[in-house]
This record gives sequence, structure tokens and C-alpha cells, in this order.
Amino acid sequence: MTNALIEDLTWRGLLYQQTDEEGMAKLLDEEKVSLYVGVDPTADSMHIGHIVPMLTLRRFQQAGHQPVLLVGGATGMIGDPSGRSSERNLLTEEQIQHNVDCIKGQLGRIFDFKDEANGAKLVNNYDWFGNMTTIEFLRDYGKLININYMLGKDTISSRLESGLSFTEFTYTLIQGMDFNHLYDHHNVRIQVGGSDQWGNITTGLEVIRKTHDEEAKAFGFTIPLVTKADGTKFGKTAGGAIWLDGEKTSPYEFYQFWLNTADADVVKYLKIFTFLTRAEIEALAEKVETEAHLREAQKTLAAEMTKMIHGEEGLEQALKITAALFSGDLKALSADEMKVAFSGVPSVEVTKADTNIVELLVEAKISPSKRQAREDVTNGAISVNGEKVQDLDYTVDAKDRLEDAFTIIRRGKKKYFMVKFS
Ligand SMILES: N[C@@H](Cc1ccc(O)cc1)C(=O)O
Repeated sequence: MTNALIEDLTWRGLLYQQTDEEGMAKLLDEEKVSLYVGVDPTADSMHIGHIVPMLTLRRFQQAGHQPVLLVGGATGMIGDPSGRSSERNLLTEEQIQHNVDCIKGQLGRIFDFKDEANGAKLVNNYDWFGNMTTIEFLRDYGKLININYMLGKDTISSRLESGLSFTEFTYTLIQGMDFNHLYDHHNVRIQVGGSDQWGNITTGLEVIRKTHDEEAKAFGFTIPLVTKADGTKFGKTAGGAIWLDGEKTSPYEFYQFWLNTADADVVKYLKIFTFLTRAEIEALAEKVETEAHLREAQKTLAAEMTKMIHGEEGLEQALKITAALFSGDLKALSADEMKVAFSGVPSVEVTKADTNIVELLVEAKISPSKRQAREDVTNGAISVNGEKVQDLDYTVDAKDRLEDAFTIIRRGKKKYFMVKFS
């Protein structure tokens, strides 16, 4: 019998390396298990790369298994060298505590913590490392792992030339001890991680093997790196990473990020990121083939993701701003929404408070020359805060300042500029 969950994960392309494919499938057929994924609090928000293993765990939860989410209060203080070419800077304890709190809040948007049978559990590895002594660490755990074994790991060997501190070198053992701890105390049988976590996951299995008898059975698998068909890096825009925190990446920007997915990637992302069913995704895939210009798959992806992370309200705001920018009619937007809508547009500073529109266009380099600026105005190509301005003598002044701070100028159909007055 094939396991329906495994079949679904395979179809979604979520299984990369597995320590024991058959063993894990058998386990999942026989029992409801607990499984875990960890995240280090290196920032005060997760970004969309972090959520792929989380969403995968959520799929397990929907199938009746129990997710255990580890926030690395201890490991965050050490720094995982996996997938990094240089040593990390250490964060202070206060920063880490703050980050842990922020991340915990975000996990609530993805998981169900309430279900009596298999509600998600949250753990922090600082709870078992905070008071461990050096002697205990070296005698009880250091002895379990051979240096040669550790040097065999890509994440370690690849850093030997460029430099790797003893601190980061031990990271894999610390994470391995987590797996062992969760195995013993939370009955966790499977660890999931991004593709760079293979080395750390297998160290955990090694620790479990060494501290238990033959009967101990634990598994691990990694998830492939999310890629883009054009070869550029997924999840990054010119403005940086796409964060879950709405203050860092507004719901509108978040929505736009997904909406801009290429046709070549959109079906893959629907599988990885959404909880739409196979039939629903296949129907959308069909539309990418037959009526790609309608971008229904992208719109669905963007709506699903924005709703998941920012709720109905966030989605509504994103749709409202999107519609306003598309039609050029900004009147429906509040000053606050204007700020969100234009946070990504080029902002230019001008010095004079009250400026003739033509001069302003030139000074802010919105139009390339004075002649062009005049033409733009008379042709009706210029609007100020969404209102067309065709009068060459128009003065942009305090009445045009949104929140007393900025003015939105549009040139042509889609080019927006935020003008600030200094
Ligand atoms: N090392 C993982 C995070 C992690 C930390 C502790 C663990 O036990 C598991 C995973 C990462 O950097 O993504």
C-alpha cells in the first residue's frame, strides 16, 4: 500500500534526500508520529524560504501527525555554517530573545496549535542547552561523534579552507543532540529540513543510534531548494528578501511578489506553497497552457499566500492597492495605503517646498528635459496623487502633500515616483 501523504508530497516535489525511504513510508502507514523542523532566530522575522519545511509539516499535521516546531534559542547563539561561505556574526542574548518571540507569533499563522489530538507543539532548545555544562557536553555527547565523521560533511569540509571556528564546527552536533532530545522527550521520529540541513539531520540520527539500542528508529528527509526557471534566486527581489512580517514586506508587496511569478514556475509554487488540492492545481495548470494571459494561476497563488500569512484583511488591502495602481485611480486609497503602495517606487527628494510642476518634473528627473516635461503635462501624461494635471502653471505645494510628507507623481501609464520635500 502506498501512503497517500507520501504520494502527495512526491507529487508536490517536496521530497529530496531521504535517509530510509521505505522505512519512513512504513512508519507513516503504521502510526501517527511526531516530527520536527527547526528554525534559528537569526532575524526577527521568517522569510518565505523558511516556510517551505513548515508548510510541509503542516501537510503532515493535516494527515493526522503531530508537528513539533523548534525555535533555536541555543543554536541561534552558535550559528549554523550549513550553506554559508563565511562565519556568522554573533547576536546578543536580547536580540535572540526578541527574535524568538517574533518567530513564535508567525508560526501561529501556519499551524493549528489547538487540536487536542495533534496540535502543534513549540519547543526552544535553550531549555535543554541553557544549563548544560561543558563537561557534560564533552563527556556525554562529544564522545559519540568522531572528528573524521564530521569532516566528511559537506558543510564542514567546504569551509576548512576559508575558515570555520570551533564554535560553528560543533553546530552539527548540537542540532544532532536536539533530534536525540526530541526523540526521547517528545517521541519525535522524523526531522525535516531544507536541502542544506542534510548533514545536521544525519548527525542527529547518528547520535540517536549511538545512545539507543538497535530498536531505535528515526528518519530524516530534506526538501529541495525552490528554484526559478530563469536561474535567478527564488525569494529575493531588488528590495531584498520577502519577509512574513508585514512591516518589512507589506501585504501588498507580498501579494505582488507571488503575482509576478513566471508561467514556467507558477504550477510548481502552487504545489509547494498552497494547500489547494491536486485537482485544483491541475485545473490551474491547464489554464496556464490555454489562457496564460489571464494569469489565473498567479492570482490564485498570490491570494492563497497573502491570505495565509496576512489574513483576509491583508489580502483585501493588497487587492485594493493593486486595483488602484492598475487603473491609476488613487482616490480610493487612504494616505496610509498610498504609503504602502509606493514604498517600492523610486523616491526623489526635492528642495523647494512650492514648485511649479514643470520645474518639479525636471528637478526630480521624472521627465528628461524641460521641453519633455512641458509636453508631458500638456499631453495629459502627468498626474499628481492620482489627479491629472495639464496646467503648465500648476504649483505643487502643501495641499498635495500626503501625510505632510510626500507626493505621488505618475508619468505615463505605469511609472510612479514618490517625491519628498526636504
Ligand atoms: N540549523 C537549522 C535550524 C535548526 C536548529 C536546531 C535544530 O534542532 C534543527 C534545525 C537552520 O539553520 O535552518
